[in-house]
Amino acid sequence: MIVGIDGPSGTGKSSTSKAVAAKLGLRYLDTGAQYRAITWWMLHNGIDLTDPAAIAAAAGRPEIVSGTDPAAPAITVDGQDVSAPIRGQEVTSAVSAVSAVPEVRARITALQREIARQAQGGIVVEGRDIGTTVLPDADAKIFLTASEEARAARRSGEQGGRDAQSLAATRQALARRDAADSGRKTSPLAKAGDAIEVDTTELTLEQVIECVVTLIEEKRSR
Ligand SMILES: Nc1ncnc2c1ncn2[C@@H]1O[C@H](COP(=O)(O)OP(=O)(O)O)[C@@H](O)[C@H]1O
Ligand SMILES: Nc1ccn([C@H]2C[C@H](O)[C@@H](COP(=O)(O)OP(=O)(O)O)O2)c(=O)n1
Repeated sequence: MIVGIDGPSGTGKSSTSKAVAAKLGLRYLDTGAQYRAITWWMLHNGIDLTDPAAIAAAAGRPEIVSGTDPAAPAITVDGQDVSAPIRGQEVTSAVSAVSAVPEVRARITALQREIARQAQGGIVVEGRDIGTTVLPDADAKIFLTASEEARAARRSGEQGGRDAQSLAATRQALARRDAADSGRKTSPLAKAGDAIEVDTTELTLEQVIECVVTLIEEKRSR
């Protein structure tokens, strides 16, 4: 059972995918963490992120290893645990530019397909282009959406900034990243034709998990 869950930032992909994988006994892969990890490495190694040719030339250098246990997601770059620094502001602001470079996508996509191929019993893979590009033959494809307002409120809440100013700044940064991810040439953020769309704006996380589990079980029983 291969499940692809795509959608923009703050729609609930990570929380839903982890919970669904744990409930159904599947492995779990956060592909956003891989793009964040390669971005962290580029920043750490002084690669000029305004120069796509420099990013492309360095794309093959870092060794990225992802754990697939939904209860303990792990990611290392050249043996170093980067799960905390990849969530920082510096990486978040740079990740869209790095992940738009075709050589970066080719490298990370190959890694993702290999992890999915090796996953015993199946896997939930979450990202932006899983249903369209990485695993077009996935058994179940889900596309999560939510209003920009709801997504910004969720992200802002996570960062502890619930005042109007930080909410507005979060919303602006989120909209900018969505536009970059949807507008890039190579495998942009998009809903696959055969994906099932779930609008999570008015749903609790538990309701979304329940809905996705039901959709997967329907596919499984066919
Ligand atoms: N349906 C929901 N209702 C309210 N909050 C949610 C919902 N789904 C996720 N969240 C919260 O929103 C934040 C972002 O969720 P996350 O799973 O990281 O989204 P994504 O992976 O799509 O960026 C988290 O703090 C999560 O707990
Ligand atoms: N399959 C993917 C996953 C993520 N990316 C890129 C684009 C996203 O802005 C960044 C970060 O993704 P991530 O899922 O960690 O972002 P959020 O936590 O949802 O804000 O990586 C991608 O290009 N393709």
